[in-house]
Amino acid sequence: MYAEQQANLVLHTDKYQINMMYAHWKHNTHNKKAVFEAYFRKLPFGNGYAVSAGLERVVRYINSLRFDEAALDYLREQEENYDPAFLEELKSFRFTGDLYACEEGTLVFPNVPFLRVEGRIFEAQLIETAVLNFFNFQTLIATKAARIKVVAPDDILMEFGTRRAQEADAAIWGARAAYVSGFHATSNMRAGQLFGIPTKGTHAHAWVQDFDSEEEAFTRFADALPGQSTLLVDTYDTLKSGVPNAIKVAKRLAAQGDGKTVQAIRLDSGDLAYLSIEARKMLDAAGLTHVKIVASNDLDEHTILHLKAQGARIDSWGIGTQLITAADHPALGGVYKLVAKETADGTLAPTIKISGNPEKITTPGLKNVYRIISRETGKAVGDYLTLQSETDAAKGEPLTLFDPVHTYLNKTITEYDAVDLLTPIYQKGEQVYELPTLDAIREHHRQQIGLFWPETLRLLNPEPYHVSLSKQTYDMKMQMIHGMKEKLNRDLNQ
Ligand SMILES: Nc1ncnc2c1ncn2[C@@H]1O[C@H](COP(=O)(O)OP(=O)(O)OP(=O)(O)O)[C@@H](O)[C@H]1O
Ligand SMILES: O=P(O)(O)OC[C@H]1O[C@H](OP(=O)(O)OP(=O)(O)O)[C@H](O)[C@@H]1O
Ligand SMILES: O=C(O)c1cccnc1
Repeated sequence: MYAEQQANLVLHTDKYQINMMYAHWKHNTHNKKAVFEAYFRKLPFGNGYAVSAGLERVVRYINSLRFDEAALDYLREQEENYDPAFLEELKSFRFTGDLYACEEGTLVFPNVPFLRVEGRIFEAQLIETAVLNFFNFQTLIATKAARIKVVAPDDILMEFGTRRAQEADAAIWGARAAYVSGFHATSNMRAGQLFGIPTKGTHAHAWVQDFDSEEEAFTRFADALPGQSTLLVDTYDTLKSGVPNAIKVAKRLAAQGDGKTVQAIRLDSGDLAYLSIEARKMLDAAGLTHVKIVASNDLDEHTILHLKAQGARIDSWGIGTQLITAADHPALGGVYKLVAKETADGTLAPTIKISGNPEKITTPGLKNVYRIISRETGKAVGDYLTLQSETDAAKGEPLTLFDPVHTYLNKTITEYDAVDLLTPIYQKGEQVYELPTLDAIREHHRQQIGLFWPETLRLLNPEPYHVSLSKQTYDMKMQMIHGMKEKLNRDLNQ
């Protein structure tokens, strides 16, 4: 369903990628092999984890990568330096590399690669921008949604953000990301159609304003959608008019005895704790214990937590702006870094990027990423990055996990399972991964949450999760940093 509707995204990249592809082609280095890793350095919202999302879109994007005539015409027109033979080369462009990624819904942590690309530099370079665009946004929204789920684990969560979203793509992929993290429905019908997310909807104030009386508005709406109506009760006066009118209509329908009564009322302004408590009392006193209360109005995890602390009687939450725009942390800073490159003898050599900011120094080498699960507790102990030449984790040998900054903080673990976090998605350009259903992804996410201690999952000041480098990886990184510094000094003194 989605594939037919997708535009050609081959030019959804930064010009510098095409420039680098061109310069590689010009110097005949475009077939050199390169390894890139994608990861982020800082968690959003002060959260203790992020929820990986974006892989499905990456797969659809990679499968559709073709430089069609329109794209080639545009490149020809845009840059006079591009040789016609380069554009000719682009005609047969396909992704022919290997790609590994965390499955959607997996909990991911700073400095742990969530994706690795091994392939021709020509291809690996092109996809950087789109891959980061998809992962950064969807992971951000999935993480925000997960925070909301923490404060309302047993309530119905509805994503209402489309009208406030950063345009149409953000609305639908954001709705999908929220569903991955345990939301139950979206108001966006296209997201429902494309991804199979359940859809839900109430009505707007305009519906009520359109009638001479609120009661008539409620009656007409409830008649039109028997058993499915949620009545918005705050257009005039919530407790004096809206709730009493909703009660009249709901009682009338309930008396018909066919079970098709009013489903809920919605509160969209005022003190949501007070109003929900009072509305609940009124509904219960009228024998309408089955009529639920929905709330909306610029909600986020903080407001919901406070409302719950005040004893709010809200069963279902409609959440728009704060979720879909990730208002308090509007971007995830995922990066895509070269970690190994092909040398003259055809082998892969690690490469490093040094920075004045130690956090920005990359970790070189072709690596495996393991999640270490204690057999005793069934919980994740930490993530462990090893060079691919190392086999200790895969063989279950004793592992020493140490903090790469404070190396004296370490522990050795013996009884564990090492789960390889990066699943093969493409091998030599062939998709080898079958995209799971959205419900399977949601279930995978639910299981992932179960692997972590409450200290990691809590909203406020979570305990940092341990991410370790193997000793060999750490030693190689340090050697390369020192080697690079010595070389710089030598060059400066020449
Ligand atoms: N009891 C409460 N405790 C904490 N926050 C609340 C409570 N009730 C409502 N809120 C939140 O406070 C904010 C109120 O914003 P605002 O003043 O715009 O709402 P309003 O009174 O409904 O006005 P409007 O009619 O313009 O929406 C919203 O984010 C709402 O979710
Ligand atoms: O507050 P958010 O979390 O962003 O949720 C979406 C909001 O969008 C609607 O308001 P809007 O004023 O646009 O339309 P309405 O006339 O239906 O209230 C709805 O009533 C929510 O308040
Ligand atoms: O169904 C609703 O109540 C709804 C949907 C989108 C935005 N605001 C409200």
